[in-house]
Amino acid sequence: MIEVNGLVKLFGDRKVLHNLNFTVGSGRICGFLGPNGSGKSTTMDILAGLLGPSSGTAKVCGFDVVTQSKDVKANVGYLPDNPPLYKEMKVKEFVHYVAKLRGNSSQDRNRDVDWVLNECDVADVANRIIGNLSKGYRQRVALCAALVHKPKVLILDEPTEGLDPNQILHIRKLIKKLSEERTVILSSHILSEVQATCDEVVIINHGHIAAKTSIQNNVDKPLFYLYTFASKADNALHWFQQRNYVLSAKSLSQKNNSILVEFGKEFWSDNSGVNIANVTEQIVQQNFPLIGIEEKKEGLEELFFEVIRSQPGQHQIQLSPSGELL
Ligand SMILES: Nc1ncnc2c1ncn2[C@@H]1O[C@H](COP(=O)(O)OP(=O)(O)OP(=O)(O)O)[C@@H](O)[C@H]1O
Repeated sequence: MIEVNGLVKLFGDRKVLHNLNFTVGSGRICGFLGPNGSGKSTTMDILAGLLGPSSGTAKVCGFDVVTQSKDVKANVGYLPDNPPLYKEMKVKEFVHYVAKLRGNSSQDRNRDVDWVLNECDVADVANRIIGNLSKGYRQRVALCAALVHKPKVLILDEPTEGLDPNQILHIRKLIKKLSEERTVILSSHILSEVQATCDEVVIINHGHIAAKTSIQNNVDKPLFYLYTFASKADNALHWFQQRNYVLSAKSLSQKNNSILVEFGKEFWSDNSGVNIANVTEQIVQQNFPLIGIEEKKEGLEELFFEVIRSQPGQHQIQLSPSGELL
């Protein structure tokens, strides 16, 4: 649905996007993460057909953003960083106006406007002046404007920026609902937001892609188990160190009788013959006085800081070799 190949953007002689490559499959929600100034909005502007790349290609729904920008715009709904709203207009009047500009046919326009007002939960304020609405409502009106022509792809630049937790939850649910029939790419600084909303994530740092991963398949998996024993755990430590599916096992000096065990990738595969259930059974058979197992997950936050700390362009973590995203 979205295909980016070797995308480069220069502003004057300053290169702000360096050879970006990624794809987002149909019906997926892709989070676009990165520090301030890393190039998220520039990439989104290019994908929306509003800004030309310096080299490389980007296609949306099979249409090239440069040579077929009209088709791209017809298939894309874009919610920019600061969405343009006519604050003195009433909500319904404004969305109607956008529908006309977008070319919705005159016989469908009323129906399309009513549909989008309901879809974005703003029907109750249809006759209110936009400038008098709360920020959360204004953001949903802006979403109406991005959606009224029924695009197949939604591009949302920081859709929850500046909203309170309640409004964030509302927009998050709305994005999930909208994604049932669309491909969505959204940028955000809020890592928990991306983890809760997206299927996959692209992390961009200084204009370079630093990581791409599928969230459900990779980021959420437990990486470590912390085993706690009732008495000295030296023989248990030795036992874990002998297992070929254990990457590392060490005593934790700050936690008495605890061992941190990190498992290899094969531990998680269905056909490796090892899993948490039979490992626990084996430990019990060893008569180690095991009193607790705690799961440690690697979250998006750890991944984000790991890649952001590394040198731009030097390091790319690609956790999804099966490649839905790539
Ligand atoms: N029109 C422009 N002319 C010159 N430089 C620009 C222009 N637009 C963006 N830039 C620069 O390109 C770089 C990437 O900016 P961009 O807005 O894409 O980053 P971002 O990741 O969206 O940042 P933020 O999270 O702060 O919104 C920044 O250094 C910015 O100053």
